[in-house]
Amino acid sequence: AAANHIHAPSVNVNPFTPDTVRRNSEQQWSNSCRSDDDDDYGRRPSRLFIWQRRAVQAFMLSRYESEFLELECIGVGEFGAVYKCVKRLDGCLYAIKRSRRPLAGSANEQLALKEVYAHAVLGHHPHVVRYYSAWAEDDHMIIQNEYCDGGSLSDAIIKKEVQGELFSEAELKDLLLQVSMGLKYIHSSGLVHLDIKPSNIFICQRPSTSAAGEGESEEEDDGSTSAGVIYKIGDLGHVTSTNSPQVEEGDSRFLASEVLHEDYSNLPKADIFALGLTMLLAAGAPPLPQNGDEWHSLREGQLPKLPKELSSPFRGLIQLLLDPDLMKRPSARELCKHTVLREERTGRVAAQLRRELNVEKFRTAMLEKELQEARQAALSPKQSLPPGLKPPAQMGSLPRTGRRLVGRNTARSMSLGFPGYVV
Ligand SMILES: Nc1ncnc2c1ncn2[C@@H]1O[C@H](COP(=O)(O)OP(=O)(O)OP(=O)(O)O)[C@@H](O)[C@H]1O
Ligand SMILES: [Mg+2]
Repeated sequence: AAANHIHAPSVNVNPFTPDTVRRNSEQQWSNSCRSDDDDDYGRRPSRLFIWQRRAVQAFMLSRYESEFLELECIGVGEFGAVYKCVKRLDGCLYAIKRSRRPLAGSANEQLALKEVYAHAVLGHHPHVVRYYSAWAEDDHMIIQNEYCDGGSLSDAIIKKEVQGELFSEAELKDLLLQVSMGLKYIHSSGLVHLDIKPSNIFICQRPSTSAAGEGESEEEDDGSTSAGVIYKIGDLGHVTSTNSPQVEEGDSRFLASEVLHEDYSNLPKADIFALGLTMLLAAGAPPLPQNGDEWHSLREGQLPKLPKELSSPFRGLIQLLLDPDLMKRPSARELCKHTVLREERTGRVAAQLRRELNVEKFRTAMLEKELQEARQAALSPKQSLPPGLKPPAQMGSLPRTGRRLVGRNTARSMSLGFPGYVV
């Protein structure tokens, strides 16, 4: 309503966002929130400042209301509610988390601050939900994070279940590798997450427009976008430092036994344990127990039955993540290099090299044949050439030597030069 009085756009349109995103987003807010000054929509962003300043003055709007347009509530949790919002100034989507209860003096204040401290220290990583800003308002903590358009892993698991489908083993390995990369980053910053579980792992279906500049830049950590989705660790409300931990136990279903017994000597391995249980759920295991005999047997290394058996190396790896002896659980760093998780990639590279090798062998055989024929012709110059055999100089059908044969060019030269040659 405010926008109508002031005759200025209430949201800018970011010209750098991909068209599809812009169109989708525009549709979502166009009905309810577009100003009546449509001609000027997005063309004169400076007017937004006027709108914002006047709105704040005239209507006592909060920073949240004046800077963001709330589109929908996307989640409710222990901490509070999460809203999908457009930032009026940049036109991009964000997930904004607002604490449920007033904070001052409460234990929740510390929890809310933990999340902000952790985000601020962590900086950017492709497998950690990105943080933009935080502030307090009416005694509530508000945190502005990257919006993940694929929801949480928990949502994805439920969706698969409803559709009667399962993640393939390759997808599960990709998930484990990506989350391990995020954990490796958190752990190498001297922090532990302590609340790893499917509802705290978020999915981006495509590169997020509100996360420009982000990329799979670390050479060791590349290739994770090949499967199409990017997994990111979020909800840093339980993060603490490895060396002087202040442990606020996370979800008991994912709690490692040593943490229950207040052994905080190797907390990164508690994250690994929770990741192991997360993997079981993603592989279709039944819901995890909160306590009782079943809870204990999981911590004694007894895995539940899965709807579809995993290959034995992969199952072995998950078993290792859940090992009662935390020293036997691999670190996040080790997981990132693990052959079971890297084999998909290694396999692709090997197949490519095999193809290149076969092309080279074929080429060598052709040249040897050519050479032999040329020798024969030289030894008996009077003998006429057999029909169909052209003199060597005209053998234009041979592939050019010295042509680059690596990567994508191989496939091209093969399909041009030797159709049907089996590699
Ligand atoms: N960045 C985001 N992008 C998309 N959805 C999000 C994002 N952050 C949170 N959500 C949604 O909000 C829900 C709760 O968010 P979050 O885990 O951060 O809060 P919480 O209050 O600690 O929740 P819980 O107690 O379930 O852990 C998530 O499960 C997810 O559905
Ligand atoms: Mg959560």
